[in-house]
Amino acid sequence: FRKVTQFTRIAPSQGNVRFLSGSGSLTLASLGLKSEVKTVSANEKNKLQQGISTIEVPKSREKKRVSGNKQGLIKEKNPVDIMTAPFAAKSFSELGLPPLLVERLEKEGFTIPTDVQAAAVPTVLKNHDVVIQSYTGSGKTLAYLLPILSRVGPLKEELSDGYETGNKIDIEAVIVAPSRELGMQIVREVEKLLGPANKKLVQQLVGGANRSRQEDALRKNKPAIVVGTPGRIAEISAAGKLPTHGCRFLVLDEIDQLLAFTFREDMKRILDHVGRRPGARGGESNRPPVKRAARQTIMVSATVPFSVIRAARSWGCDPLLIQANKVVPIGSVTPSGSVNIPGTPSTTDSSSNVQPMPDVQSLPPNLQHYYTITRIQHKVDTLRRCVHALDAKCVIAFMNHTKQLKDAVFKLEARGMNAAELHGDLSKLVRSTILKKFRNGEIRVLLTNELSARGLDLPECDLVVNLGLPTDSVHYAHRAGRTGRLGRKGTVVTICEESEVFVVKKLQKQLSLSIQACEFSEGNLVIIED
Ligand SMILES: Nc1ncnc2c1ncn2[C@@H]1O[C@H](COP(=O)(O)OP(=O)(O)OP(=O)(O)O)[C@@H](O)[C@H]1O
Repeated sequence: FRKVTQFTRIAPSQGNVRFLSGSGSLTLASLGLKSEVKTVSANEKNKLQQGISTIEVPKSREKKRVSGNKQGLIKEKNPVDIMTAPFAAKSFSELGLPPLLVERLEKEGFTIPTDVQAAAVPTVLKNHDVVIQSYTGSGKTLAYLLPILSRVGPLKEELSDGYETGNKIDIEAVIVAPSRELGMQIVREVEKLLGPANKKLVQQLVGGANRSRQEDALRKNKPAIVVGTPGRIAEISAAGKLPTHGCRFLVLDEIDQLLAFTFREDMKRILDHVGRRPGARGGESNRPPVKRAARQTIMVSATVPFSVIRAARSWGCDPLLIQANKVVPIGSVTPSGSVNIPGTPSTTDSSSNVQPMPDVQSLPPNLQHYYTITRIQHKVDTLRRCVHALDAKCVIAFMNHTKQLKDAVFKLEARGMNAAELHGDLSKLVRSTILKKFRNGEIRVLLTNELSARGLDLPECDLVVNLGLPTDSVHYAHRAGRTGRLGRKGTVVTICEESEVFVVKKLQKQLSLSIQACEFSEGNLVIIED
């Protein structure tokens, strides 16, 4: 049977909010939000699907406590506080952010926190080491930037408890990202919030750019926040030109990728030197909460395999796993992704599970997934017909080999479709020019490789196409996540050969998705029903 598709939105079952606590002695309300579950109405459920929450929180909240010694090197860790209610707030000020920061957010058009922001901000403000996991495009960047800017820079809260930031020449926050593009994107986000007058408080340290210029800027501007790629940060740190011993925040964005073997040496250097004095160590998950080195470690990704949980346990101090509607101690997460709740019998009941780590919660709810079968030599032409059929304006197409990109661009351009290639062999300047053109709509199809799969925020992207199959479900999730950002609609089409269909079926199963077979015929997307 064949029928012309009607694009309908798949309604995700998101309103069902659970919360799990990991210890009998935990208190619920001390993160400053309410501790009861509110039933989510249909209207609210719709908004939740948009990534925006409207669930009420009480006006009163516990005052934040941060204490420290004169150098600001030791922070007292609050007892682990776990809430049993959805983390949701109507406004940023309800999350305990300082008024100046809330004002800046409003100026930039950010008025309502997303679920993950509502969950993460109060928790990070309480000094917890955290792993933040939420689907692509759900606003994880602000989820960690806001608590940092509440403590660092001109928008920070005036604390009356005598907390001092210590050695003023020390950098106060280091943010590590696996690619230059993502690093630059984070820098732009920080600059936007700091405002034009304070742009110099953030400094990019990405590879591919002139290192001595970066070192000069560090010396001259004494930034409070640096954002960079592991190699460049480690390089400048090893040269003794990055004063980070007194650093208070270490953010590892796309943490599962930062754990890759290629980054091992650089990450070791960063973890050993950022916010660490000789002799200071992070704690194990079952350590009693005691005074510790100042660095707060924040790890972030849409996909959190168990290797991240293990890393968080060894690098952090009693870390918590934050997901959109729940917070659990990392110590209670098992390799299968389930959560052990002390005092309860172990069960296979799905209600006691945190969703399997890597995949299920990593995709936005409002994506349509399709696959189509074609011969390898017709893939690019199928891509062109797919773009026309869906009338897509801003398309990212992934291929697995850099060499294929140029040829595909040539074929598309020859048929009158604006296209460009983006990959790591291009210079930094060329890459940023291409991205700028893509953002402006001058390029309709961006042909790229895995470089662009992580973290890139191109909100206008309405179609992702896999011309080469992703290696696994994690890669599929990150690629797919370039569209459908923050509640927008998006379509993902995988163009494969007959012999590759089994891989699509496997991805479908692993991700608990429906990936429908389709064809592009006479300018239409035609769904083929199994
Ligand atoms: N509270 C908010 N209100 C409106 N827009 C927001 C809000 N928070 C974030 N955004 C916007 O949503 C988009 C996606 O945010 P962000 O890039 O942080 O997502 P992410 O979860 O980190 O995605 P990925 O996993 O792909 O890295 C950005 O354009 C960002 O500016």
